Amino acid sequence: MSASVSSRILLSWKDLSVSVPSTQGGPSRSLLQNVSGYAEPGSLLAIMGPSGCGKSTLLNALAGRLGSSTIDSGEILVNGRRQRLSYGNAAYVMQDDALIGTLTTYETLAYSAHLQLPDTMTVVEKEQRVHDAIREMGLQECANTPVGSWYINGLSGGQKRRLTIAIETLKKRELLFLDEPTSGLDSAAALHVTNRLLTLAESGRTLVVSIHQPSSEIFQLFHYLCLLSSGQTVYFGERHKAQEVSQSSILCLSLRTSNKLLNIMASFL
Ligand SMILES: Nc1ncnc2c1ncn2[C@@H]1O[C@H](COP(=O)(O)OP(=O)(O)OP(=O)(O)O)[C@@H](O)[C@H]1O
Repeated sequence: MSASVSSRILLSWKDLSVSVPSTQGGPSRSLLQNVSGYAEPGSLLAIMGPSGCGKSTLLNALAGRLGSSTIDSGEILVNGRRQRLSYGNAAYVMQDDALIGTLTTYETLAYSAHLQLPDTMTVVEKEQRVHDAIREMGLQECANTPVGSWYINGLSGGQKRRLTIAIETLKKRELLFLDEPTSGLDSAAALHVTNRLLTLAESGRTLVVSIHQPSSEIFQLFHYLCLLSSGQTVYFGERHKAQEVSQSSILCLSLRTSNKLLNIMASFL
């Protein structure tokens, strides 16, 4: 593994619960219940489960991005210390690509580097970050292609998604959260994006992604899985060990998991 990332991050969380208070005096609504887990440096953790199970809520809770309308409890530890993350000390990649159609890949990154990186960095150092981001996300071939819009031919959906992720790597954050990084992409583009995420993880970063229904090829790339159902953890651990979950365990889990989740599990195990 390369040592390009300075201080590696072990993120752990214990008994994390999130709820929304009732607006009419009734009981509060629970979104996450006593969820625990960890994300190691050099690894790619996928938060999976059916729609509405709490994937984005968990991702946002870990990233310190929960809205003020929610109440949360539990511990989040960064390298063993209790700490709340907020935008600034971790990178967060949203589902939507907010790019300027007339700028090329290179110009987009150079412009972002100029805006994001501190004035204490030299132009040469900033330029190096842009080249690192292009290389890490495999964007060399489209470095001079415009992003594109309805009237300009430009990047493919997968290239746009990799560019969006590349922008968030410019600051070389050790911890990256990605909300549904493959949504809206065809299977080849989704696999390409996930392979690049694996490369980022293997450089020493800690990556946490929420993902709805990955293909089995993408599933095989995850190091760790956090499977949620109705706001509860039904599996947390190494991906390859999920394959050791016995049929009887699956039957036990079925008491509290939706059929949809079981179907998802069954398609990978
Ligand atoms: N601030 C909030 N107030 C009220 N309900 C919320 C809030 N945030 C999330 N929810 C509800 O909590 C549940 C879990 O939402 P969440 O977005 O975490 O699910 P998800 O697994 O990411 O779903 P999807 O795959 O469809 O994006 C949903 O029923 C959602 O409507």
